[in-house]
Amino acid sequence: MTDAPTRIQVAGSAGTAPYEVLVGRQLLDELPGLIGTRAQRVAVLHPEALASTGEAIREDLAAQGYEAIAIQLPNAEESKTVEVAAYCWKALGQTNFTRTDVIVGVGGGATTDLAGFVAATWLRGVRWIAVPTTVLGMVDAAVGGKTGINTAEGKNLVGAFHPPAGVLCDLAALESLPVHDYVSGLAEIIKAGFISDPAILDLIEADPEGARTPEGPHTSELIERAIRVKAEVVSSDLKESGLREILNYGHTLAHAIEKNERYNWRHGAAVAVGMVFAAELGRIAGRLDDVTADRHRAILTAVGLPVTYRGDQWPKLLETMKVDKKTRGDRLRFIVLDGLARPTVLEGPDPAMLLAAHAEIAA
Ligand SMILES: NC(=O)c1ccc[n+]([C@@H]2O[C@H](COP(=O)([O-])OP(=O)(O)OC[C@H]3O[C@@H](n4cnc5c(N)ncnc54)[C@H](O)[C@@H]3O)[C@@H](O)[C@H]2O)c1
Ligand SMILES: O=C(O)C(=O)C[C@@H](O)[C@H](O)[C@H](O)COP(=O)(O)O
Ligand SMILES: [Zn+2]
Repeated sequence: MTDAPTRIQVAGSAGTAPYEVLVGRQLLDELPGLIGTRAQRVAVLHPEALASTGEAIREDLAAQGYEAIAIQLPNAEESKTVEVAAYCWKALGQTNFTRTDVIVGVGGGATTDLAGFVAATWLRGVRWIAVPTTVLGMVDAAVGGKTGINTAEGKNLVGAFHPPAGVLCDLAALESLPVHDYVSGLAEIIKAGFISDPAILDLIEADPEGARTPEGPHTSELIERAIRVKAEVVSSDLKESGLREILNYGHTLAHAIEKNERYNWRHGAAVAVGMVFAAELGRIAGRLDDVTADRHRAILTAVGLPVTYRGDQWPKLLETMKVDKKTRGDRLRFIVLDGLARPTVLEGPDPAMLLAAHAEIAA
């Protein structure tokens, strides 16, 4: 017998409906209940790497009477393009997909970002369900309704806030995840530790090797703690008018690194470097104590995440950071820590401060 899943509530915000994030095993039985009885057609969007999973879900839904189609997407960041979105819009149009029909996104964060974006834009918004299959997708990307794609100018520059009707985190999916993708997800878990829940950091520091595998002793606790941090924040500020910005800790530099690497770096790896940069910025600004700043480099290194980046790229990174969504006019804004679990905004830091923080991560 399988244990009952953990259910984490996300409150409705900005006029949207509440929903649940389920964490456990064998959760696909929950899918028809979330799809509901009004839907006739269901589109299952999945990456190439999960072709057999996507097809199995499609077959299961077809057996339950839905007209189910599968739409295969490229793996990883290659799926977050307007061309791939247009390919999905065409498939939906050709199957007469209506406003009562439902999209299911099965995959990592790139897949759920794209699937959610297609759901947000098709007929100006249809219901969608997220089935995240990576650590990062479970603890962060699938929760909170930020959907989107990249453009030539940068990461996630086009998108919509469109929360899912439910999120199913089946821990069994993590067994096939390559280790570097598993570890990439730890960056967002560690982020949740630094901005809100330091018990996460204690658990990982006590057994960093165990944290690197789905068989580790604290896997479900780490995943659930990080989801709770995210759920609490997005429950009160879906549209990022204030508090939600704390979830962007480390991301100002991370997104610039990802673009500079033509998205060949995993998001979590870039976030790891970005958090060390943000910690140094906080320290240089006189806000963060040395112990907490140094803790960033230590814990990220212990789980095998990078903490440095090519030093010769700074002018390009600085230019890309100007289109970060937190920037207002010409003023760059960074999330920094005033102390452990005390995130705040640093507005328009002096360029010399940025350069000094950069020197600490430059390889
Ligand atoms: N919307 C949000 O709030 C939010 C939050 C955090 C991150 N993100 C986005 O999420 C993306 C990163 O997500 P990610 O780290 O999950 O990477 P990903 O979606 O690129 O997945 C990594 C790789 O693993 C494959 N894969 C997925 N599940 C698998 C499984 N169970 N077994 C084997 N292979 C599997 C994918 O096909 C891909 O090749 C970025 O685009 C990032 O910007 C969004
Ligand atoms: O949910 C949020 O808000 C976040 O900032 C979470 C981040 O981990 C995530 O990478 C998000 O996609 C970044 O959003 P963006 O608005 O900076 O593109
Ligand atoms: Zn992120």
